[in-house]
Amino acid sequence: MNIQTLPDMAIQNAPCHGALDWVGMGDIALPLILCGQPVQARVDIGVSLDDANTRGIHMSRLYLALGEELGNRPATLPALRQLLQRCLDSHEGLSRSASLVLRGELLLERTALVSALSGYKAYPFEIAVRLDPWGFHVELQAEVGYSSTCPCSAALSRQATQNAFAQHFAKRLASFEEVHEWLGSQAGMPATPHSQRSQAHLRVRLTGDELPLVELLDSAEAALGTALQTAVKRADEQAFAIANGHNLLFCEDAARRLDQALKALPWVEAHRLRVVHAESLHAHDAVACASWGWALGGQALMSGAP
Ligand SMILES: Nc1nc2c(ncn2[C@@H]2O[C@H](COP(=O)(O)OP(=O)(O)OP(=O)(O)O)[C@@H](O)[C@H]2O)c(=O)[nH]1
Repeated sequence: MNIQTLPDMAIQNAPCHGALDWVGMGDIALPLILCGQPVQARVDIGVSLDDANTRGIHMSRLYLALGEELGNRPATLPALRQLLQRCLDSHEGLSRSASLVLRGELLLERTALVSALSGYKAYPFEIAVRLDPWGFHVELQAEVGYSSTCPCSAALSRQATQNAFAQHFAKRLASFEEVHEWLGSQAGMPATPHSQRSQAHLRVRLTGDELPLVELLDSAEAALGTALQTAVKRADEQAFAIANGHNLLFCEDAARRLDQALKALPWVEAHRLRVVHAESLHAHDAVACASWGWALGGQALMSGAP
């Protein structure tokens, strides 16, 4: 059997008619370059099937275009747009919109707070793009890990220290040396506030031709103040403890800070965010969400195959 005699089910009349929002492939493995580094990405790519009578799209055309346009190449916005245009061109008369979601992890080198050490942190990200009759739409999603120390727990711990101090010194006049020594003992810190490893999930709708993922991550970490560390010596750990002591955070505080930080970025058209504090006090999480301009910009881009 040669290519001429192979049956092509895709071009047949559909046994059951109707337009479809999205048809494509999910979770395609693809090596590519992002922000100058190699990334092992997973990609969902598809088109709308607006011709209600045609049975199927041509998946191989999308798959091959993806590999040819992005495989081991820089995933820039012009490259993503060109790929989606190619998907539409290869489905002329069938599809009016094409979209792609690209997921991976970006590794960034982060230096220690005090020592000259550094290490790598993995930042999960997602890039979602869509080309339709209304234009080219881009959303960028990223996750940032940080430490949050409970303000309530800190206040209660301070009160516990006061009570222990009052009990130990029982209203007598103690010398500086005596108090200094007591503060350095375990009795001088009878309670410790609870801290938690926390996550910020950021989704921004972009304007412009750039994919400023590193800038987004840096802005979020700067706003949060106590980003997770990589290489740590004792001097770094003490600096981190002090930074946490000066950066007490309810989940509401973290969400508000990020909301302000994202609004200040000139290339962010809209955002929505969710912070999750994995409480060590509770077996459940403390969660806060914020958004800005999101509803006005229409539907969120499709996050993966429906
Ligand atoms: N449309 C569609 N194709 C599917 C599906 N599952 C698997 N495929 C396969 O995807 C393969 C590639 O499809 P096409 O792009 O139409 O392949 P082709 O007809 O050789 O390529 P063209 O000549 O460019 O149309 C086919 O062998 C289909 O069977 C599905 O659910 N829908």
